[in-house]
Amino acid sequence: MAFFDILKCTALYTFYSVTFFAIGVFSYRLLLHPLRGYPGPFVAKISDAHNGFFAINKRLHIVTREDHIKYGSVMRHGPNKLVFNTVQALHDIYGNERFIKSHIYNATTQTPGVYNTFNVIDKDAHRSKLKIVGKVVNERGMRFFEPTMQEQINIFLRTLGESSSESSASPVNMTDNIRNLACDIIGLLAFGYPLELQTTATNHFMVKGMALANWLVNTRMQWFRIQQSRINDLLILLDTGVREQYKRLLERMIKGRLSEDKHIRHDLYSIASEANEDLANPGGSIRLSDIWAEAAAFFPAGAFSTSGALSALFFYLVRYPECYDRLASEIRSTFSNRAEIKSGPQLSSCLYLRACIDESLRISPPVPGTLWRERASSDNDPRPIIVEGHEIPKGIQVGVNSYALHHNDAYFPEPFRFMPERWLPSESSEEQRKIMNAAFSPFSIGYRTCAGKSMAYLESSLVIALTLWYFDFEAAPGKLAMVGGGTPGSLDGRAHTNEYQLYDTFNGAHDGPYLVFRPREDYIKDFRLRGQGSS
Ligand code: HEM
Repeated sequence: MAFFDILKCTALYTFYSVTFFAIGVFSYRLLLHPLRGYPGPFVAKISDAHNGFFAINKRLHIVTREDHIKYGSVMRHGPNKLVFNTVQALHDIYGNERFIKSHIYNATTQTPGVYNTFNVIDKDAHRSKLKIVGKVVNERGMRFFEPTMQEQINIFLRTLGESSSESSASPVNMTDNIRNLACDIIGLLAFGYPLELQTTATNHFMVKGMALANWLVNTRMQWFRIQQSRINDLLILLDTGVREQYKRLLERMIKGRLSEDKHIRHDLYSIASEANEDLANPGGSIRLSDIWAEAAAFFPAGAFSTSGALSALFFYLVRYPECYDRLASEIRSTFSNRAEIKSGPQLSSCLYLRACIDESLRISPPVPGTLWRERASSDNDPRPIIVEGHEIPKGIQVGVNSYALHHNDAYFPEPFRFMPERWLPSESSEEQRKIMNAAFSPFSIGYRTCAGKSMAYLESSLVIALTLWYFDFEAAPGKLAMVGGGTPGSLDGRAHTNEYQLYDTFNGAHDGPYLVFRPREDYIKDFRLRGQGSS
């Protein structure tokens, strides 16, 4: 037999084998699988390629909502995945400790076997990690860290001041400025390291690199087969350059921190070291690699989410001038000078500010996707696990999509309208607020809820209150004013012009809004422009 005949024969044999195998698998998934009776998109029933494809084009949150409208509040969104769109399911899933994070979170580890609080699956390991991280970012931790956060916000305000001049103001892309601020804050919280993204361009590559990494990681999570295949090696090539640069930067941060006294400042390293020294602490053998894995995870978890929340809120404030006016008036009448704008009873009394933050987190949740959970393979409890009346067998992943739930009009009437007043006791009935509070889940709920929630609220409140204290602002003129919103007539689910658009990469990516700033009198008094000395 000639060489080419053998080759042809092998190719045909492989083709038929693969085709028969695929037909076998797809038929099983359609006809015999335990989830065969559930409605859902045809491709999703036979392959994770459905979610993988929409993760690649960053629209999975929108498609999930649209699919719920077509298929109902429980649907099959992958061969082994059920996604729900009700409050009952939210609490049945995330409130039940027998559900653990799905194995797909393994796609987010940088080094095999080294986990952080976000991606660790084992419950005991999670508990000991959370003990440490919790101390860094909880309310008490924030009392130590707030002065550092305030210093960084001052730099942010100065940058806004420099963008404005009496005659003409240059438009500021809030996504860039806020992301730089949020990363600078996290660099100091995690490593005590001044990244100085707000003032110099040297480390800007890390923001781009992390955005790319978020997208790749989310694609691997949603289409886990990629993670297990050779395609993954090709994907890794895409971000190798930036990854190397980022690794070197992390090494610099770590070396710098190790050369200092452990307790020189309140950051992750000092708190983890303290826990290590505490012999009574059962988690007292924390490896250095664990601490740095934790610190590195703070950037996507802490900086990218907070930047999404704040960029969205600036967008809604200029799109809804009546809300802007009401919030500006609340801030300017609550405080009598800049020094009063800090955590405490005065800031907490700004109910409209909190309502604006929550309403923005509702319409544009910074983590807009489905947070997959499953039964642990070691769960031998004979009692069934029920989600809204559906028994969930082992091997099935379940979840609720926060974007879809936050736009479910059974819980939030007029879901695409920014209406902070819906959260105010004086303007919305107790019954309606009870319904909304049960469905509101931008930080998720239950034992794996966001560890940095207090920090997120503090940072968001300070940034918005201080910006309104020092500036008036509005949308940039011309076409720039459109950046961030939907496009009328768009057929890809992005037609809502007044909705801040998120691009689902686990932490939603985003752009804009472009704003112009006019300093108020206090700005001129409190800040001297750089070059004339700092305030
Ligand atoms: C508006 C801002 C934020 C939002 C919307 C947000 C949202 C979330 C969500 C939805 C989760 C659950 C993820 C999952 O189940 O896979 C989470 C977890 C987490 N977040 Fe945040 N987050 C924000 C800010 C922060 C900040 C500032 C930090 C502090 C560094 C932080 C640290 C964490 C950590 C460590 C976890 C893992 C917690 C665990 O599994 O026990 N987050 N966050």
